[in-house]
Amino acid sequence: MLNLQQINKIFNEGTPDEKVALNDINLHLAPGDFVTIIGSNGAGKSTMMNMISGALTPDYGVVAIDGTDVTRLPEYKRSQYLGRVFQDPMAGTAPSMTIEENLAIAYSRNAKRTLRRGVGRERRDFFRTALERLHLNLENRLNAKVGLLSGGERQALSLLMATFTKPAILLLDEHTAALDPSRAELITRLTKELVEADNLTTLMVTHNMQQALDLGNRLIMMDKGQIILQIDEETKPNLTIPDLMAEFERIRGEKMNSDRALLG
Ligand SMILES: Nc1ncnc2c1ncn2[C@@H]1O[C@H](COP(=O)(O)OP(=O)(O)OP(=O)(O)O)[C@@H](O)[C@H]1O
Repeated sequence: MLNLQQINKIFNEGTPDEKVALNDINLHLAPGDFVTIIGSNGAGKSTMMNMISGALTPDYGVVAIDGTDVTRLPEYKRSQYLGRVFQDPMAGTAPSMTIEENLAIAYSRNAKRTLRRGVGRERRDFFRTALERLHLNLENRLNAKVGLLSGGERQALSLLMATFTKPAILLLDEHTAALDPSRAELITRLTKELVEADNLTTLMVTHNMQQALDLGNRLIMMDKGQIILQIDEETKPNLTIPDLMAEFERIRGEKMNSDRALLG
């Protein structure tokens, strides 16, 4: 479903600010895989997500989605394959537009042809049914401006907009990190429900190790532009935070030093 082959990215090459952000990244996701990604600050997590979304192009390597080479496909064309939720709850939705208008934009951007034909009442019913899955009563507030929603409600809506058209790949970029604990828990629960309901192929970056262990069937750890550890679905259910810390120490010969990575 997703293939990253020998992805390399160097920023400011040949200057004193040269930074190897990704160093030979190879990753394969089968349909329905849900991979959580952890790693210290500057490990290359966001750069890797941006390579998949098309916001960045690799210096070398191939990005393939669903068997199609999309390495040179611009971001706006690649969006048909992708749903993405960012850390900032304000980033995924338009505040001056209503819930229905926001859903309509996401729907027309990503929905398959058969869905797109639905208009008027039929489409509104589809939106209502989708919103009911959030259990936030938003299905009765279709005409409310999104700017009036709380951060948690807004992030739930962003999550729904990123998933309800069943994208080939769902990218979650620390999407609970800016929320208070109870709202983060709500979004974590919804993520689990929505991803499982449609068996979505998902990549989730998180600094919360417990969340990385609780969600998904696989886990990867990144450091200094490399994937240094891949945990498969047989091993992941029994894994603990001390195991992950010990693995890092074994591989790198030093203690993990990111305080944020210990949260949770
Ligand atoms: N546009 C850019 N120009 C120059 N350097 C960059 C750019 N984007 C990222 N980098 C550098 O590349 C490295 C990887 O950054 P990236 O943002 O991918 O890390 P990350 O794992 O997402 O970190 P964090 O957890 O702190 O968000 C860092 O050293 C960063 O400073």
